[in-house]
Amino acid sequence: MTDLQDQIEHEQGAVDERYARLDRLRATTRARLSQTRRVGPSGSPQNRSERDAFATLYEDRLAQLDAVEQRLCFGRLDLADPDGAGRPLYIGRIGLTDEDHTSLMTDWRAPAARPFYRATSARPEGVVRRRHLVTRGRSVTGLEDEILDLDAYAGTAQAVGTVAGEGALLAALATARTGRMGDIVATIQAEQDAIIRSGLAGALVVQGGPGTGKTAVALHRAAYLLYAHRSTLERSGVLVVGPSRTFLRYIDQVLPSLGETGVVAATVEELFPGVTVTGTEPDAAAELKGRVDMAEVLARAVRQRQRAPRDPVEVRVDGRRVVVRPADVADAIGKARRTGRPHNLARITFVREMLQRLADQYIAQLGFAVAPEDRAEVVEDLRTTREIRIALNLAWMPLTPQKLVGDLLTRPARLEAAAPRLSARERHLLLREPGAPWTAADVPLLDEAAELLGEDDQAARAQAAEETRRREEELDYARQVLSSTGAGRGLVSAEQLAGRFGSSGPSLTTAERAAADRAWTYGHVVVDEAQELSAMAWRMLLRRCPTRSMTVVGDVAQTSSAAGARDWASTLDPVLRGSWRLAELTVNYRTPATVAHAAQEVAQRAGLPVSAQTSARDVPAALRVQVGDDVDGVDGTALVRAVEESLVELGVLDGTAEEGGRVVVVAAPDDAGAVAARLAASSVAPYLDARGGSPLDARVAVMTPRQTKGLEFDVVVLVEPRRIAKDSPGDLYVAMTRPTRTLRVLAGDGLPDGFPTPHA
Ligand SMILES: Nc1ncnc2c1ncn2[C@@H]1O[C@H](COP(=O)(O)OP(=O)(O)OP(=O)(O)O)[C@@H](O)[C@H]1O
Repeated sequence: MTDLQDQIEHEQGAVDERYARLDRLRATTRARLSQTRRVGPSGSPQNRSERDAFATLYEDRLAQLDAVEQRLCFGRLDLADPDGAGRPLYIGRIGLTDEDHTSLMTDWRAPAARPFYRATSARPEGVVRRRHLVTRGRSVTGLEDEILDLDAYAGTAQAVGTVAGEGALLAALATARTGRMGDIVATIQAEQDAIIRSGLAGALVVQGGPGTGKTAVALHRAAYLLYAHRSTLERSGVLVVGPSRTFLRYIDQVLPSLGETGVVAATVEELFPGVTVTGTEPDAAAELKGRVDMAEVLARAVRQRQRAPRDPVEVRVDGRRVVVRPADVADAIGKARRTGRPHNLARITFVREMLQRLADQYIAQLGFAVAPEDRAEVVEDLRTTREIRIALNLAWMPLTPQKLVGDLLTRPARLEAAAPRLSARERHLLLREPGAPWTAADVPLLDEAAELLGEDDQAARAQAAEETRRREEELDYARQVLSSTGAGRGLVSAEQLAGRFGSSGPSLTTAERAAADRAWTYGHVVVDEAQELSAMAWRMLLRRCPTRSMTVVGDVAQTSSAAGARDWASTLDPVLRGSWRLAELTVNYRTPATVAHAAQEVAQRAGLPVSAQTSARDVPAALRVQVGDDVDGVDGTALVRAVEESLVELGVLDGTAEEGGRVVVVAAPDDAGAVAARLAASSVAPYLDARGGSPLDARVAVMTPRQTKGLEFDVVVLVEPRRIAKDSPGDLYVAMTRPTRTLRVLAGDGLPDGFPTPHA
């Protein structure tokens, strides 16, 4: 038997032991769950609530234990140990201890695991040997050693496997894609790890070219922060913002596989509960709506809803005449504005002030003094008089965000009054038909309006105070339950249990509560593809993150939104007031070097601010370009042939491919429909996403460049790149950098500047 085989066998034993422990934990949790459920629906409401809380927690715990099955244990550190007594440290997805509390496996996020990602031979951090365990299912199939401290290592067993430490990474990069992002926990690189473990406070901006792992790093950082700052973040929640639903679906398995489930994932347009975006609009209109000046436009639109009438309004109440005088209204408006409160809340002051003035008029006519309680009755009579209500509403109408923004965008006079600095052409761009659906760029406007308008929140504030009090009680009670019964020992904390108590059945999780509440403030916000966000969208996000603890990842060369960022400083300085720190990622782990070079060249020629990067690998024949007459348009046979050949190369057509292997055909928005129709009528139709499911699940998808943002595929078939570049060079850069293996280009209309001359 070779040394390598011996070592593999040894590690198999270690890995088996960890899976056995995982299985025992699952069995214990399952047993407790069924025991809890067996208790049945009897008992006091308190007992029922307690039982339901335990049941949901056990369910959550089981889901968490199930999610870490794949590559549970992937690393081992042998530490310099002068006494020779130390045991190696096994690194895995979660921490495991055996029944007598001896550590079996260290969570990858624990400080002790840091050297697995960061130690180098120049700075070994006490590590003699770092070992990557390559596993398939529960079997160890390979090992890879790096010796970091040769002196300490001398005299002990030889290193086995590849010594460079790159095999595990390259194997991960070459794996066929499945339409879902995987985690990178076994192969996080040092520059990525530094970002992942960076402190919680402040905004960390990560700039990096396509494929440098920004999304992966942002998600692993979320998992790390949840681990390192659990008590803070579990209550306030973590929000992950992505560019599209498809993208959020693409990443939705990463955090669960890292043992974290309670994170809210949303697009910006989903962050205003109660509004669904179905409308689209020209880029120029979206760009205008995204400008920070719109905050001022909305503020003015609100002020214009606070207006004294031109003429006095006479009203008869119980036979007496009271007059709503313009001067009184103007005074009351001034007083209400000086409270500095939002419109709907300041309205309370306005109405109170007006009713007092009208009551004075009324009482003056009585000819005698009235007692305070009688005065209150007069005020109430006035308040419920229809004409007075109408007059006061006309002066200061309670408004919803939808009403304010809807009126502003459908009534030319209102828009002109609120936005005098916009040109007539710009205002025309913003106007639309009444009843038109909301667009993505409307959502930050609605959110801004909600802030300016406010809600009569007395009831909400009372409820919040009550919630806090109840939560303290629940926490106390949970502590008592845990200490007196011993239930949930080692599986459930008092915080978790309290979070699940509720007066009627299990209460909502933090994530569920946060997602339903527009005014929720998160403990940390991760923003992916952040370059797309407009100034107004930033204002909206920052409202949800008053601590400014954020991870912002993006690439200013990939911006397609007209309102998006061209450089971080000019976008972020105004909103974060300079208090952000920048980190950069420089290695492209996705795209083969040949393709990455071509994409960078084209992007640079188009004047995009391309970040310097190197590619982790190249792939033979990664770039295949067809130009000229043999490319017979978007609905020709060259297109079908390119897709067919790709499916053959991925082993899909002959059935040798396993789950992985994805092809995307990317065409300009004007061409995508024709491309999809051509493919649907061809031999590759069975592989298309025509059945209404997610495009991520199909072997072959047809997308516009913007739809591919943040995603990746084994093969990209790029149709008429010049037509894509004409709309936006950033879009072409995005499309060219999606493949992990091959970029096929069909260019009947010629190639954009900087494109390498095609190979024969
Ligand atoms: N350390 C790593 N080990 C293994 N795979 C990695 C590593 N870092 C990144 N990758 C892989 O590289 C690919 C690109 O990563 P990711 O999507 O996070 O890049 P990105 O910078 O967000 O790209 P884009 O800007 O194009 O959206 C993914 O498949 C990711 O799993």
